[in-house]
Amino acid sequence: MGSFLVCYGSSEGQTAKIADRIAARLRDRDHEATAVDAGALETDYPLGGFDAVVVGSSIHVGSHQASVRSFVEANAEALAALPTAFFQVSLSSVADDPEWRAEAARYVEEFLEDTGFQPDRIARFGGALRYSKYGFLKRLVMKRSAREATGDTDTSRDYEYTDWAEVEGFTDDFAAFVERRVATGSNEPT
Ligand SMILES: Cc1cc2nc3c(=O)[nH]c(=O)nc-3n(C[C@H](O)[C@H](O)[C@H](O)COP(=O)(O)O)c2cc1C
Repeated sequence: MGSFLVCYGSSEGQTAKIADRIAARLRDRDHEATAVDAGALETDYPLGGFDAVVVGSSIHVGSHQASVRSFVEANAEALAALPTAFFQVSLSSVADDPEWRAEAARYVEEFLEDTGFQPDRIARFGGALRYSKYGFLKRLVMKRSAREATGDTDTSRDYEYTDWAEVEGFTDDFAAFVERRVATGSNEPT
């Protein structure tokens, strides 16, 4: 079956956890899949051996992970020639408020516009609040954001909002897309 690279950037580990789940789900479908931290990759990491690439990044202070941006920009040509998927992880995707949700959509749009990356599949996942991992100031800032976004302000515990069924659905959809392309030898998006 196919060989997938799942390349991610993560500060407190939620995007890494999602990337691991995606890679495991792909392996369940008999593909080869490895989740790799974009920050640990050489910029000229060869993508030639892969049949497809999944790129994932969390949002911090309105920006995607710099390592993911560098990876996408440095490998623009190779990524354009392969089936690709992109997932974003943020708090803005969790909130009920349509304005927060619109912000999550805008982060994706701006990233794709800035980098020229044109993934075949896109997902916006809810992230986590890891109060236990934040220092004093970050905890204060995130408590304030959380008050507006989710109302989860109890800093004595962590909150995870990722919908794992959604992550698996996204993975299955992209895997099926790649499998169809490999089967038909087609380069056309469907
Ligand atoms: C310092 C900080 C800033 C954040 N800024 C934003 C933001 O601007 N917009 C947003 O939607 N989520 C924001 N978040 C929420 C993160 O995207 C969320 O916690 C996510 O799960 C982090 O994923 P990671 O652990 O893979 O880095 C922020 C989180 C932290 C800790």
